[in-house]
Amino acid sequence: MTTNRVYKALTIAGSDSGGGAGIQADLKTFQELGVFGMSALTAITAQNTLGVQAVYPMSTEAVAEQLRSIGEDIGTDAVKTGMLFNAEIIEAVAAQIRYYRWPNVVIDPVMIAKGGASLLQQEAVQALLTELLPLAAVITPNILEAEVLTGLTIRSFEDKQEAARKLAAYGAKAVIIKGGHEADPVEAVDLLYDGISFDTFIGTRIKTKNTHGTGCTYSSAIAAELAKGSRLLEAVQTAKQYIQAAIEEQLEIGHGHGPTNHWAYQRRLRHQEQGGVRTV
Ligand SMILES: Nc1ncnc2c1ncn2[C@@H]1O[C@H](COP(=O)(O)OP(=O)(O)O)[C@@H](O)[C@H]1O
Ligand SMILES: Cc1ncc(COP(=O)(O)O)c(N)n1
Repeated sequence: MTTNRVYKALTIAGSDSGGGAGIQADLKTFQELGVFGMSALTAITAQNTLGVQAVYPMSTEAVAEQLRSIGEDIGTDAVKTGMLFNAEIIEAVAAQIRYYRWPNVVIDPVMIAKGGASLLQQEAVQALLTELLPLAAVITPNILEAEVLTGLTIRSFEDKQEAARKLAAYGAKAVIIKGGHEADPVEAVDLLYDGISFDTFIGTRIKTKNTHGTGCTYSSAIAAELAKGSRLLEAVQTAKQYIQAAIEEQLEIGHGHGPTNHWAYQRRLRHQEQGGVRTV
């Protein structure tokens, strides 16, 4: 009997009852990219495509206990963090990642939901910088999150480069400043800094309101690929293709900002294998 190696990824994030963002988006992404998904909940949100109606943070002990359960038995090949809500949870998460020496830590510094609800307390920003960044294989802020984390105002390409350098100085091995919120009507460009050089990942900008969970999906795709052993550059390339397909083949669900489509990426790969000409 042969047993195939199973690659594992863990999301430490909040629950989105509407299924579009948070751990729901993360686990769907892990599944589609062929890794075994695990989760530790940091908060429960009552949420749909219209916004966040309520936030119920977990106790720090409940978060730590979930991580211990995974660490003592199963282990993981990659970790992705999303909504962490407060400084105590951040400290507990950082302590467990250090204790179990988990590899491939992808930090998505989730701060506010697209509807404006706060998913990270302001006083937790410092803990994120000093506790989590030194553990990060990569951190994936959008422009606003990069501004809050660095104190810079980001307008130009050079501003993005400066912000990336500043975040790397906290100890993150790599930084991706995402361009989803920029005004460019043609492209959505993400900037990767690996501590030495810069790379850009360019997607075609899709005119859509259905971008709920894009950041969660993207960072989870990076974590899944790192779990399987990809180098960061390849992992980001695949994640960019995954998110592009997931936004392009948008799902009309709910009355507000609809979710990403997790079936789209594999469907495209199958189409290409069958000789189709469609490319991302
Ligand atoms: N309208 C869009 N068209 C194409 N790609 C997009 C669009 N919006 C976001 N993206 C891409 O989705 C990923 C997540 O980015 P972003 O939406 O900025 O994150 P967040 O959800 O954290 O705000 C990035 O790769 C970004 O370039
Ligand atoms: C529980 C939870 N986590 C994260 C987000 C951010 O979502 P997005 O990926 O759209 O920035 C969210 N709305 N809810």
